[in-house]
Amino acid sequence: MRILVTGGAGFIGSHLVDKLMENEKNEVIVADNYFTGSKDNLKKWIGHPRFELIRHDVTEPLLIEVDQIYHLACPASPIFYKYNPVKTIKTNVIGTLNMLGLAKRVGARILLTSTSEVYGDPLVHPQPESYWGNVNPIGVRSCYDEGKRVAETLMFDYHRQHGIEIRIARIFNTYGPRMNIDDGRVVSNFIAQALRGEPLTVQKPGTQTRSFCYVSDMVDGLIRLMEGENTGPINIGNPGEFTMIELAENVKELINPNVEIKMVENTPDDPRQRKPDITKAKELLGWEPKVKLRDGLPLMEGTSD
Ligand SMILES: NC(=O)c1ccc[n+]([C@@H]2O[C@H](COP(=O)([O-])OP(=O)(O)OC[C@H]3O[C@@H](n4cnc5c(N)ncnc54)[C@H](O)[C@@H]3O)[C@@H](O)[C@H]2O)c1
Ligand SMILES: O=c1ccn([C@@H]2O[C@H](COP(=O)(O)OP(=O)(O)O[C@H]3OC[C@@H](O)[C@H](O)[C@H]3O)[C@@H](O)[C@H]2O)c(=O)[nH]1
Repeated sequence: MRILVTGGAGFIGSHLVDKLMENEKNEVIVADNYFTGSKDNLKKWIGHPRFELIRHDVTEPLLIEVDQIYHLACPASPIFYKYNPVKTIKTNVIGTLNMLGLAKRVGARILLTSTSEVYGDPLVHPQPESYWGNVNPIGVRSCYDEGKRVAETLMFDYHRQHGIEIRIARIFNTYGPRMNIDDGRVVSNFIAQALRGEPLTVQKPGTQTRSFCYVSDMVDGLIRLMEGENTGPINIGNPGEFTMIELAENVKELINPNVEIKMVENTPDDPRQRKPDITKAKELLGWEPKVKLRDGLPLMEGTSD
């Protein structure tokens, strides 16, 4: 099996590559432009006969022969996806179009890593896949959440019109080693702050919730989805729900009991609640997360592997 992983030099992508490389029948090709990813995340595979790394931007077409495509390429941290919003939406729309074109040409199965952000600031809680979402089409997050919504549309149009085999994962907040320490996402921020002895910056009001999935559980879910028979979209995430104040208190207790918790200003359109309904993942993929937040957080500390 020859497998392309776009965005494979990033956080989730590099853990996915590690898992795929464990199977000696797999050849893995990573295409990444290193915007938020790094070769360092893949250093143990560079030079391996079943592994190839290509510097490539998915907004340009890619002509290679593969059997499966895991399409992850896209900045995921709000700081990075808002940095160049036009590029983010091009990556989501033109990038997905290019990867679907590749899938069509070579007859490959393609999996898109969509996001819980397609539900916007959800009015239904927890979120089942049947919920259409509450999304601002003109806000500062739209390049990402509307971009992913168009990417999902493209996936289904190629499926219906050209018979492409598609899989869509709606990923909820994921954390683990190799998150870029300056990535800006809440778990890596709090861990970095706790290790440096700086105050943990809880953005107001602090009662907003998220559900955090450890990366090994995520990778397991993505592979099950790719190998199974269902197109999705399927939510993959950990239903344990925490307010940002609770998350800060957990990090404080587990990593550095001496740090302060400080309330700071928030950014526009921050979703107020988020928790996956994972009934479909359980029934259709036989998947559910194994790692609890309090067990996963200490695994982040000071590690790069
Ligand atoms: N981590 C999460 O909590 C989360 C949640 C929902 C969805 N996702 C999705 O999962 C995927 C991976 O997220 P991550 O957390 O590993 O993020 P990440 O930023 O660590 O990884 C993204 C990778 O894509 C690469 N990339 C970005 N733009 C590209 C382009 N135009 N061409 C080629 N490569 C490009 C980056 O260099 C990086 O290696 C993304 O599609 C993201 O939207 C992640
Ligand atoms: O230092 C911080 C950073 C963030 N936060 C809060 O923590 C919550 C989570 O923020 P993050 O930036 O980690 O991530 P978000 O949940 O907003 O977006 C994420 O959603 C799922 C994926 O698609 C992406 O990885 C990302 O867009 C927000 O409510 C934010 O206000 C803090 O309280 N302090």
